[in-house]
Amino acid sequence: MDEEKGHEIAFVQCPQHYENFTRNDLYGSALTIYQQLQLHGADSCGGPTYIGCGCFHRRESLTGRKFSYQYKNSWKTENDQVAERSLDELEEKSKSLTSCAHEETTLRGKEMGLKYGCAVEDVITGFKHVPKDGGRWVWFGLLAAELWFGLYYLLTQALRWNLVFRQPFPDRLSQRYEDRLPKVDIFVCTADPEIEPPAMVVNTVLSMMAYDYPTEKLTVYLSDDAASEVTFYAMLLASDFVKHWVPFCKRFKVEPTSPGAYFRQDYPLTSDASRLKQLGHIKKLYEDMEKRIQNVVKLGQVPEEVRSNHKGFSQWNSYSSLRDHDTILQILLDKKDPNSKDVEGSVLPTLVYLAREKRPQYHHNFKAGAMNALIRVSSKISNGDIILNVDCDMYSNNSQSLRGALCFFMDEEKGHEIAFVQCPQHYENFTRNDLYGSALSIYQQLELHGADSWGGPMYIGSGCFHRRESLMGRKFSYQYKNNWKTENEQVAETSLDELEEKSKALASCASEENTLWGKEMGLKYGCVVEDVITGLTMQCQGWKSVYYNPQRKAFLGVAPNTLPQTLVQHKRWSEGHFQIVLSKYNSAWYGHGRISIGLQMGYLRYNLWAANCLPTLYYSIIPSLYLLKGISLFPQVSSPWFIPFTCVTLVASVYSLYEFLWIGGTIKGWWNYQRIWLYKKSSSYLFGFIDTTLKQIGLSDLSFKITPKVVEEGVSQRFEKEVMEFGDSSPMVTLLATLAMLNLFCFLRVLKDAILSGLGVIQTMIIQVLLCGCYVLISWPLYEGLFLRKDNGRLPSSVAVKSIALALSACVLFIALH
Ligand SMILES: O=c1ccn([C@@H]2O[C@H](COP(=O)(O)OP(=O)(O)O[C@H]3O[C@H](CO)[C@@H](O)[C@H](O)[C@H]3O)[C@@H](O)[C@H]2O)c(=O)[nH]1
Ligand SMILES: [Mn+2]
Repeated sequence: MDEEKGHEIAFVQCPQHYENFTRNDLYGSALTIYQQLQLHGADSCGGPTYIGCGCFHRRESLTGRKFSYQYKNSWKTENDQVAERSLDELEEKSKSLTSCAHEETTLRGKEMGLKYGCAVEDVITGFKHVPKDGGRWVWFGLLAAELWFGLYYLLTQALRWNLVFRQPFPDRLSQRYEDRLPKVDIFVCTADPEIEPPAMVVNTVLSMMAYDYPTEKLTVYLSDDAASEVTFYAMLLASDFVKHWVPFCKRFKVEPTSPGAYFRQDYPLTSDASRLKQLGHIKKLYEDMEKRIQNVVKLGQVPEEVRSNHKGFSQWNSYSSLRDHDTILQILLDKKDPNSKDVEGSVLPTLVYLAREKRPQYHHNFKAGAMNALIRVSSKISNGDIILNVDCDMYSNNSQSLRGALCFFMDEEKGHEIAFVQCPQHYENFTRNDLYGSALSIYQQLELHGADSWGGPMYIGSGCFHRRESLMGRKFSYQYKNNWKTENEQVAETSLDELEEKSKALASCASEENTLWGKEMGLKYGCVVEDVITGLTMQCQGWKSVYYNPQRKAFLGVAPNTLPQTLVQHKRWSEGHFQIVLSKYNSAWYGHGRISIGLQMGYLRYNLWAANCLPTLYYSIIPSLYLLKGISLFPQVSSPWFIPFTCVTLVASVYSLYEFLWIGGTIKGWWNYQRIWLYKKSSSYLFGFIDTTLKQIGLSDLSFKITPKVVEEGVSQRFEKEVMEFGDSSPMVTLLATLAMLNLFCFLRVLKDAILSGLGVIQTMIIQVLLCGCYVLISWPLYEGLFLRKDNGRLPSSVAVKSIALALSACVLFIALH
């Protein structure tokens, strides 16, 4: 009878207490937890369940009347009906109401009175009476998603707090230290000659050999996880060509030092006849080498007459399969070998080919395994104090960058604190508006500079110079000093063959058994972003790192050039990062007290990539579906909340646009970046999230899908034109197509409503309509790929059928069930 709220109440439930109650309630029959606690809790969310006896009902609600806000208590206080009738008559009449037939073809048991067909008829009946204020729980979901985005936004701010830009002075380095420069070992990793063409690999190797650095202090290692004879053959040819290439580079200060890239670009024309002649000569040599490599690649194997010409090939005699072979190691060029001089008689950098041993019973640990084998093998052969690691596509584009990086390591004051110097990963196949966001500009031009102010950037794989000691697991201490060998002492005594044999043993599977490799030494195993987790532990051990982003880009590689490739790469990354969150290396606690709080946040910003998938999916599906029902989930234009809501969204978007333009992007590039960020969040990260979770409970194995570095003809044309390449019907792309269709349906439906019944519909749900409209707008390339395009890069029609069917069923089901 409460004047304000009483009319809303269908029933008042009292607890059911029992007389036969013993102190310790042997059978739990007092139901204390339910009655003294949970039902009170239920009361705060719309009221307790109806639990049978001890319940006061409003007759009207019990007979099935629905609640409406117009409803008012209006109770009879006199017994009007009964007054006139005789008692007997009344008895008869009432009797008939309990007959079986009376309920036939009525709604009793369905919409009226207590429900039939359920053993807890009381609970089901009660459920009906909770007022249905549309979308309350859904709204909570949105709130949760918004809270997440807000929190995540805070994490991203850590990397924008203070940007550090560094500028080394390599000339001063050579003035002070030229004869005390440390030895440098360069590790190039390759793993699949199909998607990492040998011609590209040797170009990278050649570019590294031509660094402006004392050649006798340089050793280049190629780790070939495919143990491919073709790649070995290419290396053999390169070890010949380099004899011409290095002196040519040094004489004419060639940039970039990758011959392939050098001849591809418009190199400066010269009137110098001798130079022109040499240029023609070296170009011919290069093309010759390239042709020979291509021929063997086409053949798929090395011709017998070539094989018999070099002893190295004999190592393949015992080869049985990709996952089952001996170590193959060949020192192709070495300072002590008189044949290893260049055409002018100068010493060349040492060049080593390595395919570590693989056995089915040993996990090879992907790139981390390759790197650790290289660390061990190189310790025997050259033992350089500085190690540079690049992916096989990342050629050196700046022959000074090695000296630049050394400036940091050799700095008298701070140099000894530095574990690694990371350079950005730039890409050669870059288009103006960066359709796939593959330039990673925001990370590389902004956030990593931000990380540098907090103790240094993450180790992100390719293009990173390491201190060998920190990579080997040494902890930083304040007593530590740089103390570098400048001469090759070890090798002096042994013969080359002996050295090869000894080093081989270090690349065997057994050499890691019962050691700390992969745990405390070298790169960490068990995580697909081995680089990030390794860098994090180094920083937690007290080391600093440096972000070195020289004006002339230090390295250039090949970025993914189709949508599925991009999504797969990001799936791997998000998966690896999420593994870190779930491991003991989670920077929130592992980093606590070891690295600065800004860096902790910075790591979490990446580590939590995958966690964005659920709120994003929620936000891209639910508000749009509710459009179908006409239920508004966001503040109305007239609501005071409308202003902060739109302001936050606008300011965040405008700021991110400003940021993007500031680092040299275009408006269209920003729009593309928003799209790819949305797509990554709703597909790559979701799949990464699921896979990591499955791995965690042991249902799935670690896998490392190598990013393809070749581009087919048609694909590359579309890439240049910035036309999105969908190519295949991967589940990730199908998911994106389904989301796009779903939003399109919802949007069209609202449009239809607006046309038929006026703009009022849109007005009450303006934010929702805009959200859905933006989704449709940003998904435009998907609709084109589904329906408008004819080229090979479009979406297969099977995806169109699937996505339409899925999206339609979702809409229909939603309308039917709600
Ligand atoms: O079993 C393997 C798998 C990969 N690789 C090599 O590892 C490198 C990285 O693979 P890629 O597919 O090119 O990775 P990206 O997508 O470019 O990934 C980035 O992120 C990776 C971590 O996910 C780092 O390992 C990379 O260095 C970094 O460039 C390549 O040179 C591969 O040849 C191996 O040597 N052995
Ligand atoms: Mn790569």
